[in-house]
Amino acid sequence: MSADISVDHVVDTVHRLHEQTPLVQCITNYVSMDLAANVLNAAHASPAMVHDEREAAEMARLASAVVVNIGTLSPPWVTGMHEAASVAAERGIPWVLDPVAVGATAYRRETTNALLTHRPAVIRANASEIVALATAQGAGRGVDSTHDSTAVVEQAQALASATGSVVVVSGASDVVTDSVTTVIVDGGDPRMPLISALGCAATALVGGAAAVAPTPLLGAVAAMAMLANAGERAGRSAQGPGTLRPALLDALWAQRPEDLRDVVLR
Ligand SMILES: Nc1ncnc2c1ncn2[C@@H]1O[C@H](COP(=O)(O)OP(=O)(O)O)[C@@H](O)[C@H]1O
Ligand SMILES: Cc1ncsc1CCOP(=O)(O)O
Ligand SMILES: [Mg+2]
Repeated sequence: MSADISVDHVVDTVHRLHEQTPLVQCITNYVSMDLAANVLNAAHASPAMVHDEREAAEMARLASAVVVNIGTLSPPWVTGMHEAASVAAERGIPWVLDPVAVGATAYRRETTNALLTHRPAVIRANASEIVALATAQGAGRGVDSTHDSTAVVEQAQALASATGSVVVVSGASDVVTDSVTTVIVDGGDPRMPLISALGCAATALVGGAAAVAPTPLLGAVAAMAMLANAGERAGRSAQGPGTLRPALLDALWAQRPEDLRDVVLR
């Protein structure tokens, strides 16, 4: 475990999340809106799925964190993304980028590069998306990863160094790095990647935890630890991804800050 981030810090961050119930503005894709909102609610945060260019900036002035996800993007949405990210950067609140399937199309690559100019506090992606960002080449199978998170640690660190963002690579083990400190969060359930949009929901939860944590690095570790712990608990009763999904929401809602002491950080 990194000396900079301990389980005590994670427990404290979950306490803060429960106490502060931060308002998290999510500009996220059609697939993920429901699950991301419910994951935030279960984790005691307050979601608002507000993306239109006529109101995205105004909402970002009220929010404690902004989440931008390019999963089902189109030009009017991209305008709203820029407006919200720019207000977040101006106000000094964390904003989190999820570059869904960034290796798949030129439009996704161009949009992601343009959004990166607003300097996200955190980039949360799967391993193939990190490879695509680090190498500027296509990688992955659409929205799904074909790489292991622990095989791309150096690329994640290089991306964190180049962007100034904390980088989270999700997978069987989640890698969280600011390029100087790297923390690996183990746990979860192997059926979690079969729940569509759980990665997007993880990104939303990173936004919620980053809103209350002293640093984006700690917020990102805490969010991934919450999901790993809840996923593992939910997996004990689930019969497949269908029953894992509601069980995961229930486990997140029932999660006490002290439960995070079970999570393995290295
Ligand atoms: N093999 C696995 N075992 C346990 N947890 C996993 C596994 N793969 C992914 N997860 C968890 O599932 C969630 C979604 O991650 P992932 O599937 O990598 O994102 P995405 O949907 O963006 O590809 C994260 O909380 C991650 O830790
Ligand atoms: C299937 C799909 N297609 C466009 S966005 C999306 C959801 C992807 O969600 P996740 O990356 O969390 O699996
Ligand atoms: Mg994803």
